[in-house]
Amino acid sequence: MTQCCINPSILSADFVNLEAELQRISNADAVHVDVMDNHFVPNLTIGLPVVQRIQAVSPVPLDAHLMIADADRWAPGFADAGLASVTFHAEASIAPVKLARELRSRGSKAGMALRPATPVEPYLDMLPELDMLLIMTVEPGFGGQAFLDITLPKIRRARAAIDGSGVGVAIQVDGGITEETITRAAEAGANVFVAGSAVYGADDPAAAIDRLREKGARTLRSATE
Ligand SMILES: O=C(CO)[C@@H](O)[C@H](O)COP(=O)(O)O
Ligand SMILES: [Fe+2]
Repeated sequence: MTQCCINPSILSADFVNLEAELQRISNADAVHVDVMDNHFVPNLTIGLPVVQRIQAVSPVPLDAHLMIADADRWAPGFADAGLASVTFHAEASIAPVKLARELRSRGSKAGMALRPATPVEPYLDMLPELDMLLIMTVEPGFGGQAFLDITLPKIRRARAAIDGSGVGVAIQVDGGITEETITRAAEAGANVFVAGSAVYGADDPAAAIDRLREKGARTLRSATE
């Protein structure tokens, strides 16, 4: 059965107390780190020096989501920092195959993200170059937005292509994932779930992670029965 992973986004954490905030999610599969440059998206977060400090103190591996222009130039530096996984946006890369290969050669898993209106079909032949496909379920840039159901058919088509070709690519969804929407996303074929406000907005983030994992895993189990 496909593994169900819950990756909380620190975009909804208290940025003044990041080390303590990371300890609150030590039962997560990875921590999702949103890097925004105020060019590719209309928001600005953190850059490589802060990501490196997060990497040094995090109890779980890092899953970087780079919402930055000119990914071909900047993404390899995040892999060099020893991050477990680096995801760039297809819309921000001129040479996504070359970039995915560079990330892998530097020791990171290679992820590629698609905005809600970007079709998956032009990228199906490059799935073997990827460890993870991130299908954005909101427009990137901000936490706390509502899940876009229009992305479900794309998740289904990506899952069918991945299962049909036998490549071991994870499907991550990011944006508006809650205890309610996780079931729809998992039914469509996603197996890695990013949750910012649903985890850090809860009184007990670790318990919220357990509940999300339980719901996601149950749906993935029934999909393969
Ligand atoms: O990449 C992004 C937003 O661009 C996300 O990772 C959000 O941070 C997820 O937050 P919620 O929608 O779960 O609150
Ligand atoms: Fe993200």
